[in-house]
Amino acid sequence: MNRIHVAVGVICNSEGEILIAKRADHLHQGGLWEFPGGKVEAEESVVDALVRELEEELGITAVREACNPLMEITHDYGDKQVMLDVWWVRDFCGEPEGREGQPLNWVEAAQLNDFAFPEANIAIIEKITALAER
Ligand SMILES: Nc1nc2c([nH]c(=O)n2[C@H]2C[C@H](O)[C@@H](COP(=O)(O)OP(=O)(O)OP(=O)(O)O)O2)c(=O)[nH]1
Ligand SMILES: [Mg+2]
Repeated sequence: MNRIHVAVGVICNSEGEILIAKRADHLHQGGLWEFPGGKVEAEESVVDALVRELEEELGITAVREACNPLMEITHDYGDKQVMLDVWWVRDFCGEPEGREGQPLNWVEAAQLNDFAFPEANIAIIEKITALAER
């Protein structure tokens, strides 16, 4: 099976809010909100991919020491199989901007349920919400 390995960042700011971005309509799972990230390239580590994607998509530099694994999710969309390698990003340099024209939004953990995400994200949001409630 051809499964796509994706590095995904749950980026938190000093207020404890989380950054979400809207996927362009023409993309796979388009029109839905996501945590920024993208495909891990051959010969690339997940953290390298995470740092590169956040630079490309948002113009920020994630602090590597502040990146920690949260969870891995495999999901079959039928047309595409993905493995989301989800990381906390608790510190970064720069101010995020939608470099690919994508709308951005800082939201509290409890607000995540108000946004439409791809199906694979349900487990991520459950986990973030549970951790935030403790
Ligand atoms: N980045 C991201 N991708 C997600 C999430 N949830 C989810 O199912 N996906 C899926 C959608 C896509 O099939 C795949 C990630 O692809 P992507 O479009 O971000 O990849 P990329 O940035 O490398 O884009 P490209 O250069 O190939 O256009 O993972 C999520 O929260 N964030
Ligand atoms: Mg992407």
